[in-house]
Amino acid sequence: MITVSPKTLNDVPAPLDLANLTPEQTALEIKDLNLFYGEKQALQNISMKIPKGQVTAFIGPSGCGKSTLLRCINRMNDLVDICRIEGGIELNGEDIYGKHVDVAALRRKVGMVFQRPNPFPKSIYENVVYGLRITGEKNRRVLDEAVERSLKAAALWNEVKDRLHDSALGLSGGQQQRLVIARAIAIEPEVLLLDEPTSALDPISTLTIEELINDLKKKYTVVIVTHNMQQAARVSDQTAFMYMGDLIEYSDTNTLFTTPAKKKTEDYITGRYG
Ligand SMILES: Nc1ncnc2c1ncn2[C@@H]1O[C@H](COP(=O)(O)OP(=O)(O)OP(=O)(O)O)[C@@H](O)[C@H]1O
Repeated sequence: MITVSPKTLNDVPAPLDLANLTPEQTALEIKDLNLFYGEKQALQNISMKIPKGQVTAFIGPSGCGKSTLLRCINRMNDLVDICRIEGGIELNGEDIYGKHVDVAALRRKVGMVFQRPNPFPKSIYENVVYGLRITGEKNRRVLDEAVERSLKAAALWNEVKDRLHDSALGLSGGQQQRLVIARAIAIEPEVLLLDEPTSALDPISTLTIEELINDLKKKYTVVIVTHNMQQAARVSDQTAFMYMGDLIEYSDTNTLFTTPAKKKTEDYITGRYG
């Protein structure tokens, strides 16, 4: 069996009853979701509730639909012409696929960070305030405060506070990824989607981001896609294992990695396929 280092028992709050979360505990509810790219079905009948203020990981072999499911949560798949969705997703009880939903407003509530750090070719400061400027914020004090708050929350402030007006492109890969996280949280989203946020980073930057994820959940609901099972075990409170577009098993992370209920999950976490 793969050696994961689940948190020590003292760190682990009693697991939530994921099938019976109350509306107050639930950030996202995915309801019988089916997704097609043209003729090909990429997600089948996915139903799950994602709790507020926790970290939920999607794991599974390449091509199983993890990123596709993540992208449904802020409607990024709308940008793919051949993509068709059935079923729904509720954010705090509201259908995000409803007819009158403002997708730009949804994406302000549901921020996203990608695999490769993608800062804009602008200063560190301008990267962080980018979303606020789009919403029309001009007050210098408000912008300055947002920069300090967001960079502190992204554990980057101490490293960049003396060069806020330098180009973001001069930062290391790990710093750029924390900058992108600062940019995402500057507009105070409710949910943060992280799509393999450390796969392009070295081990030390990866560790910094993992510690950061642990802090972020105090304020945000975090959903992370990761290829790395040890990472899922380290950072997440619950884990969803997917296989060929199906949600095979979804439970608290310690249970999923130590006593999985399904044979497919066990085979995957023991490295029988991947
Ligand atoms: N834009 C697209 N157009 C057509 N098919 C797509 C598109 N994006 C993904 N797919 C297909 O949907 C399936 C799920 O892909 P997805 O990227 O969600 O998987 P994944 O589990 O995130 O994989 P990986 O870990 O390799 O990133 C795959 O068969 C993929 O080829």
